[in-house]
Amino acid sequence: MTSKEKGFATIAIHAGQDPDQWNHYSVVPPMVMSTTFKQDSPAPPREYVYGRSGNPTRNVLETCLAALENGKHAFCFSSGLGTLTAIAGLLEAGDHIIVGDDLYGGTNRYIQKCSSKQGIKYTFVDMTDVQNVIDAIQPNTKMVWLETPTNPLMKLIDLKAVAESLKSRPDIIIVVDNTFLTCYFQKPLDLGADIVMYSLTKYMNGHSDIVMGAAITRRDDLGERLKFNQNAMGIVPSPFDCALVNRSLKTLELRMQRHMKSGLAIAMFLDSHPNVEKVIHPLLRSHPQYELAHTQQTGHSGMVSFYLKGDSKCFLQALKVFTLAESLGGYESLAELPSVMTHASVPEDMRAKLGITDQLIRLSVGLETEEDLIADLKQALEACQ
Ligand SMILES: C=C(NCc1c(COP(=O)(O)O)cnc(C)c1O)C(=O)O
Repeated sequence: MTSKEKGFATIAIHAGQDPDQWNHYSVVPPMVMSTTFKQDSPAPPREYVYGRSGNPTRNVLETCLAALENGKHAFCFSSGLGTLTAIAGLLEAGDHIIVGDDLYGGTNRYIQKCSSKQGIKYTFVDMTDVQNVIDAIQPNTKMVWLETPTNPLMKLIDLKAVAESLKSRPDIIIVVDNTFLTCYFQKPLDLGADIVMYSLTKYMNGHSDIVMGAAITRRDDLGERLKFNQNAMGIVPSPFDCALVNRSLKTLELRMQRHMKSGLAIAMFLDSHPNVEKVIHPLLRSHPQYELAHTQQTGHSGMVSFYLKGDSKCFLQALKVFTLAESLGGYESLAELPSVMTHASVPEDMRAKLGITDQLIRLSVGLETEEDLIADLKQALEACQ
């Protein structure tokens, strides 16, 4: 069953869930907590041997994720950054990676403070101009890593153009972090990516009650190496968390539709408010890549960023329905100040060059009643002129 054969919601509900897989035929996949599995002889091993190497509940989730992505192989890890660690483990000392200049602060920190210590060289570039990617290619370049839309500035990267620009270098692995949109609004593998990765912590789980990540690919060679890293590095999630994410995928379509509706309504409200300098949302005509948003994506999530004219600390502390907190993609609406919260680890000169200032607010618009969310923003804007 792939998304070419069935609708998105049907795949999310049925792919990997076949009750015939187990002899008790439970319709809801069982949560297998066992860390070890009985063998009928010392060798060869049965399908499952040890929890880190494979788990039936994790396999159900990985099968569902691969189907939703039009992928072939999916691997779950203990967090989004754990997924980054496993993917970076495909590189060797002396390799070079081209990285989008605007991305999650923790990803920036890993590239600058962790993988660099293992001899991985890096170049940050503004990938909204694909020529910058081409100009950054070196003989030892082995990976391109990007988000689109980017966190928190919502820059869009033309994935087909990036893939086309790298056609002459099939040795370069293109990795797309699709956390902000999920496979419901964007399918990077269909657009030329070799690996799509997620912080499942966010929209894919959508309930702010697990930390997890995933990588999905169509390539057997990368699949084999990612599976090896998943086991050898030991960065695996618990069966309990896998069961929670598998449950959440069943409502992903409904949740993303609601996040988009409320997020766009809030972006339009903010766009008309006198205390707001500028709103960044890919579906607003003012977005510099508005056209690309309508060809590369089939919608946008609840992520909205904007520059406030007034006191940002006052505004954030005046909110009553939005919660001042890091993370995104849950049913609860969150608001944060990237400059000192999620992107505090981005070097100050990079933040300044990107425009991640103390006036930039990032919202994750949740599933609350839209009118309540707009009223909350309105009262906070007026309380902090
Ligand atoms: C916690 C936040 N981001 C985590 C994140 C990560 C890291 O995922 P973790 O599950 O938090 O390890 C990767 N990619 C993107 C685009 C992300 O936004 C945040 O932006 O509030």
